[in-house]
Amino acid sequence: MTPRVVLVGPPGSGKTTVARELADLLGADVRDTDEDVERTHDSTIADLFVDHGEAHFRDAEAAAVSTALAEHAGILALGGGAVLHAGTRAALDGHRVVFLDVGLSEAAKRVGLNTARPLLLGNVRSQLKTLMDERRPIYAEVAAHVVSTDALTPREVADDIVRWLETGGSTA
Ligand SMILES: Nc1ncnc2c1ncn2[C@@H]1O[C@H](COP(=O)(O)OP(=O)(O)O)[C@@H](O)[C@H]1O
Ligand SMILES: O=C(O)C1=C[C@@H](OP(=O)(O)O)[C@@H](O)[C@H](O)C1
Ligand SMILES: [Mg+2]
Repeated sequence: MTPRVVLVGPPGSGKTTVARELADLLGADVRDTDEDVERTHDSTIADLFVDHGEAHFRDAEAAAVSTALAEHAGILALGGGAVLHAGTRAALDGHRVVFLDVGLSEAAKRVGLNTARPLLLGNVRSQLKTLMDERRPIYAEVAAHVVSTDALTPREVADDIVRWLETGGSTA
């Protein structure tokens, strides 16, 4: 089994939201690796970071991605940092990966002061800038299609992905 689409991109790019829209449009199931990690560990991501540290979360996340890639046939949203894991990048090879891109200002607006994202605590804008600068080449490398989401609603982003699928939706 293989997901129809895997969504990657920075926090606030809309992966979780667009995955649901896209799943609705296609009549597919939706899965989000952040939710998988929280369920498996019976903990919020914020608590996992505080109690066990980021490295522990990244290992748990890599395991969740590996499982979801193997058993999920619908739309899969990854957490924004999942692609930092070399094993995950290798595992994404051959999948239909879409990079939801977003500019710094729009991403900062979308995530706001939401405390569910422990990496962004403190100066949200500067944390986001650092991680977006570091990760943009990685998202681009693993993806076969990019959607610039700044001026689009989640539904319009999902529509773009449907059109891409209809025209072939190649793997990276
Ligand atoms: N294209 C969009 N336009 C406006 N707001 C959006 C868009 N995509 C997502 N959002 C909003 O931004 C916030 C973060 O979205 P989310 O799907 O959680 O992003 P991610 O999973 O990539 O971190 C949510 O409040 C969501 O409603
Ligand atoms: O970018 C990151 O490192 C993270 C992004 C979050 O997911 P979203 O990208 O869905 O917000 C979540 O996995 C965790 O807070 C770490
Ligand atoms: Mg998300």
